[in-house]
Amino acid sequence: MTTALSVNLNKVALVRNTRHLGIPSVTRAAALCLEAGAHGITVHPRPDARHIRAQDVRELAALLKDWPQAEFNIEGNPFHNLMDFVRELRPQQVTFVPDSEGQFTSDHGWSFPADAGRLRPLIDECRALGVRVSLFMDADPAAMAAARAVGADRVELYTEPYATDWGTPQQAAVLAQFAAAARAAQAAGLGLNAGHDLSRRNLTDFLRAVPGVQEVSIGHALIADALELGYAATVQDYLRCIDAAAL
Ligand SMILES: CC(=O)[C@@H](O)[C@H](O)COP(=O)(O)O
Ligand SMILES: NCC(=O)COP(=O)(O)O
Repeated sequence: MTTALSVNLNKVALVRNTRHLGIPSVTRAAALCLEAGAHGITVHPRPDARHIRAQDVRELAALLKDWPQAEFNIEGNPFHNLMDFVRELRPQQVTFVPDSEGQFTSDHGWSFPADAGRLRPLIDECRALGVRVSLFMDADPAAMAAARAVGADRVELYTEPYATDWGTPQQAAVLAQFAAAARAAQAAGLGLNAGHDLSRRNLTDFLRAVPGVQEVSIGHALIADALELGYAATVQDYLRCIDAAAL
């Protein structure tokens, strides 16, 4: 099993929104990344539309119809605007993220049992629509059974704590924590995604240490790299980082 690369295009939209010129194009970025071998596209249409807007989501859904092997992953808080996109567009995957409306960026996962009751009906609705549900989670092995019990198909491990400790004496310990969370998720019958602050520098070490990661969604660092290298060369470099983990 190889790990799928889903490119998050939030930051392309962020730059686009600073002028009324429509460039850089979010859909062109998606097409170039997919042509270069990316396995999917991720967006996080926040309620304040600071970057990805509703029109972007609709245009990407239309584009991805030409890429039947690729997956569309829409992230967001299901108690804000996310469910409207799920009902209208039925992406292959939705990732529930417990962000508040004005939050600077995603910085934590769901809490169980506190969030279970209100999440369950929305998870049930997504699955009835044929949409895979992933829950954004901290790397806590003890929380994985509860994530499965509420009906999630997968969890996405929030990897900022790993990225922060990468290259420090704490790297081995934080990777052990993520590996334990991964094994607990798999033991509970969950699929496994990962994301936030992953980069060309830290991706291979993560995938070597954490078993069975099915998808990484990467945006900020990848788009920063693409400003230097271009989308195609950057995507191919990230795919090499994924392949290197299997060597
Ligand atoms: C959930 C997560 O970690 C990211 O996918 C999120 O999309 C980052 O949001 P910003 O790009 O707005 O920082
Ligand atoms: N779910 C993580 C994601 O989509 C992108 O996060 P980042 O690479 O922008 O930190």
